[in-house]
Amino acid sequence: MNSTRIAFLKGHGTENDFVIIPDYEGGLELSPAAVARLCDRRAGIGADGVLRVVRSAAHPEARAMAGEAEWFMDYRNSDGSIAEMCGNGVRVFVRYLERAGLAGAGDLAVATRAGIRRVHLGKPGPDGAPGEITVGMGRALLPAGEVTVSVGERNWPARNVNMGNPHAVCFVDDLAEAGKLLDAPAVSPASAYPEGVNVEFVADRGPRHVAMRVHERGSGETRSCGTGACAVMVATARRDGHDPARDGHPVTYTVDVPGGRLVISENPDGTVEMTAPAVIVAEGLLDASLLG
Ligand SMILES: N[C@@H](CCC[C@H](N)C(=O)O)C(=O)O
Repeated sequence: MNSTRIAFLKGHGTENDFVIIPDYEGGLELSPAAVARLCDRRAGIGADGVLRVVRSAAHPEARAMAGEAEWFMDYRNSDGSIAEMCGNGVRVFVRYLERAGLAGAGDLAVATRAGIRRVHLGKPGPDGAPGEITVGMGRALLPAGEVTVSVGERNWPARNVNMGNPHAVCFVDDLAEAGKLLDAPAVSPASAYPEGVNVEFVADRGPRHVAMRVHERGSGETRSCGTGACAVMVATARRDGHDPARDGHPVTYTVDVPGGRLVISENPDGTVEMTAPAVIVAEGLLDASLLG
């Protein structure tokens, strides 16, 4: 039996929670089964996903970005699957870098499978409150074509939005309409999402203010999704007649999730920026046998 201990931390962004594994030189074997064990809320540590912290230069998928971004966010969903991007994850990742003394207040770049994400890390407040983190989430792509989301007998038209990862955004009168969301909603045509999809349900709360629930690909219903909130912001802005590229000025929405609140803007150049909390809540050692 392997009794080696491996350092980990636990953190969350608006209650989208992650196990963080510092593995700077990329030496750790992190199989899909090991990720699923780590994320198991009864037999493991429990999380919606894993953030492995690896030097870009040490990871084959990130090496080409190493000149611009020292650190690669190797994100995995709780079922062990790989995703291109995780918006809440980027903020928690940067909070980890700050805590580890690897980043300070100011601008930095993080390598992800969806490319480089530029982040602004605010200074801590005078009371020691953590500084705000704003992430440049890149541009939303809005593939053409009708998409339908179904749960049981209910169907909703949805907007296809890609934030580096795939989303189907549908508008509802009441967030409870989607039911318990124990299973992934059906999305058709399946050809719109060959790699699977994250599904968001959105209800209006006021002018430029919405609330959402999300069923995440590879993780089930979670209490927040940063890329999902950005997809929701852009889909809602278009529904409301806002298009910063055409209007020449940015538009900002507040997006409430079960785990908190995100503030998201779209700029005239099409880039999307997300600001929301990120905290580290625990640090410890795990038994390497959990990784198999
Ligand atoms: N929770 C994340 C998204 C994580 C990836 C997603 N489940 C996928 O498979 O695309 C976020 O905050 O963006």
